[in-house]
Amino acid sequence: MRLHFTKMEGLGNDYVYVNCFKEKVEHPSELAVRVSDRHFGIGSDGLILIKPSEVADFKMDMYNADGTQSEMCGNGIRCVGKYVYDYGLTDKTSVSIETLAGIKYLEFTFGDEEKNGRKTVELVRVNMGAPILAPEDVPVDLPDAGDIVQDYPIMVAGKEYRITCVSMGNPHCVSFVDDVDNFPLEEVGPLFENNPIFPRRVNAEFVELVSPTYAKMRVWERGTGETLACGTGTCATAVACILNGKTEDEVTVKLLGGELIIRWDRDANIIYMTGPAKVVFDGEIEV
Ligand SMILES: N[C@@H](CCC[C@H](N)C(=O)O)C(=O)O
Repeated sequence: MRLHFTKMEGLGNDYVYVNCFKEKVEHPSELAVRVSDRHFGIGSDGLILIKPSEVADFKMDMYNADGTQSEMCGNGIRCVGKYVYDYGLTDKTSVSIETLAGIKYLEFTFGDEEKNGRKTVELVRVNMGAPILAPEDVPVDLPDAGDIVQDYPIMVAGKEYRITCVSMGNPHCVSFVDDVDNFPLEEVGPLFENNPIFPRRVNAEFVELVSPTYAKMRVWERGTGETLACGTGTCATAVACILNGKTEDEVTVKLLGGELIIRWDRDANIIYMTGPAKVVFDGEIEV
């Protein structure tokens, strides 16, 4: 049986997207492992299924490259927004998408490119909801940390890191470092991801502050490894920067794959993420 897919990327964080209004995927975890392989598969950071929803306009199911399911994907949800508009699943210029981390709300900005006689989506702003800080909800197991794990010292591979833990529906651990470009992420990332203080493992972000409105970040993603960008991780980074008094409430974060703008509306307690979404190519594989 042939399965149609679209490979898309948000700042180089690339996933294989399947339109489940037309296609049937029976074993998504196995398919995620297969398509993600960069030598024997399509090559991606994971698999995202676009589905009908009973409570929102659309539903997104997300799987990492190792086949594990995540609650949420920030770069992925922008691509889902672009897909549902550009491929004609909706005429709406703002949509709601159900995820395992709740319903998210997207607004589209259009570029100059056209598909089927109308402009295509270039940028997507996502209302990501409120950051979750209670340690038991991140989850992070540090009984003496208090109400929030903020600037908390832990030892990893003989070095002290001061961590701030935030869930954006999925778990993140943010540490500030002096030189992110030369940070040994391949070595340290897995030690954070699998640290026993994180009962559901963790996505680990390492952040170098540049100014009160600008930071650089590299990420080690749970279930995938280093990626060129992580949307939820960038939101968590902004929250950690703001909570620790390092930046203003709107911050631009430079990732390996490009920049995202994150704003924390403190009055409404809502995080807004704005960034691009792109199609790489359409294809089909035998399943
Ligand atoms: N790249 C994503 C996050 C994907 C899921 C993550 N690896 C997890 O397991 O939580 C993003 O853009 O947010």
